[in-house]
Amino acid sequence: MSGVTSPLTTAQAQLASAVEILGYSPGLHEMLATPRREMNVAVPLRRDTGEIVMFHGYRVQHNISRGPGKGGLRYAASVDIDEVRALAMWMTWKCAVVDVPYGGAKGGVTIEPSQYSSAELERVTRRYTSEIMPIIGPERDIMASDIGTDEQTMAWVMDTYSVNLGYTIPGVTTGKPFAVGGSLGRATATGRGVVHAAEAALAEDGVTLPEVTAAVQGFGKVGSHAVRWLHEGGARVVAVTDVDGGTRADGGLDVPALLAHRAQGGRVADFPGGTPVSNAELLALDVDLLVPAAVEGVLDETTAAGVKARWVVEGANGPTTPEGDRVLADRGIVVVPDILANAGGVVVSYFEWVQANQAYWWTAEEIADRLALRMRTAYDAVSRTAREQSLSLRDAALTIGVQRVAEAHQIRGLYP
Ligand SMILES: NC(=O)C1=CN([C@@H]2O[C@H](COP(=O)(O)OP(=O)(O)OC[C@H]3O[C@@H](n4cnc5c(N)ncnc54)[C@H](OP(=O)(O)O)[C@@H]3O)[C@@H](O)[C@H]2O)C=CC1
Ligand SMILES: O=C(O)CCC(=O)C(=O)O
Repeated sequence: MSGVTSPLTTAQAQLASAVEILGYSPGLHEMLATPRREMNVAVPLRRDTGEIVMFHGYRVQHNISRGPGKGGLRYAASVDIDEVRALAMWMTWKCAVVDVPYGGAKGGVTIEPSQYSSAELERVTRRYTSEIMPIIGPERDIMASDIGTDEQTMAWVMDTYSVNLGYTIPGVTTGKPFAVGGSLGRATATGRGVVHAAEAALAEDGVTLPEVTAAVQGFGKVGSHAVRWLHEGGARVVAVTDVDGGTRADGGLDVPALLAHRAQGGRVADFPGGTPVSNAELLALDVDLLVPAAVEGVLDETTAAGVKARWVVEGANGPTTPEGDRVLADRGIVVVPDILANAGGVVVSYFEWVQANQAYWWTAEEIADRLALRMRTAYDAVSRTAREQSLSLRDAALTIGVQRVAEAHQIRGLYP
């Protein structure tokens, strides 16, 4: 069977694998698996028509031992407490792998944002923020955007939090517009980091970006910038999709034209410079590099069997199920895992938080250089661990992340 593994099941299976490799006790395993704090809130909305509708919102702080909770806010119809728990757990390991001083958290509201006006989304965001006020803050839990939210959402969260406390506190969110304390380079950071991770993986086989073809699923905040940086690095991007499917050109898509088409509100599938391709077809294209940068669980036992790429670099969180992982491993396909590959976003979020807290802003060049160094350092540590212990890159990244969190617990005295 395929397509039935939930994100939380995937996250728990990955933790169990790391715990087994590390030889941790059942008690420590349970402690690492259990979220420290969860908040479940009602989010009523008065629609523009006057009608009242109710949404449910969540904020989960999976771990706060290495520092404040950190992680995105998702607006999607799929959001439920278990999805948020999985995403929060992945944030914990991700922050530890790239060694930023945070725990892991995530939030979500079960709402399909495309069905609501901007004014309605602002009211939802402000109400959600007011409800979770007691557990967030620059020293407690710092939000960023995720699927269905953006820079504007982060500005509304920051404003609501600040207005309630009576002064401006830019450090409560990251991924804000630059005009209200955002950082240069945050908008493109996750995609850029994905490409740094891809370059590092290719380099292990003596391959460079100009030698490869690539397909990218998802053309949002992560996928569109991954496409852009792949193109700028010389890779031939031959297919891109969003939720409605996408476009394909075997000779290489005209990426600047595709980005301009999207900026003008066009759907990827309507791009005149390619032929239609479905999401399922994209995953099975004969390319060198596959970047799933949309949603969880797309590479399961069945779809993984059809992958022809030699490298899968995970832009999305949790795109590969444990069954999919096994199939890819058996077929010798290298998977650069999400908690490493897409960590560029949280790395530059960290830079944004540091800048906001110091009220001193860095140049775009400083940010790009520091991001590249963090990604390279993290990749090298994961790759070395994988080689030395004969592990997959996923297990190597997880063991590094989990071990750092367990060490923080141990030093703080939270377990014997
Ligand atoms: N934003 C960030 O900094 C980070 C995000 N991530 C992860 O990256 C992934 C993408 O996030 P982000 O780019 O921010 O989100 P966005 O909402 O900006 O973009 C999501 C993209 O995925 C597409 N999409 C949605 N559902 C599907 C589907 N079922 N099949 C194919 N495509 C789909 C969307 O299409 P359409 O536009 O048509 O709806 C859109 O192109 C998520 O897993 C997120 O958790 C990870 C690290 C950091
Ligand atoms: O930038 C951040 O703080 C977190 C982004 C995020 O949600 C993620 O990495 O999944």
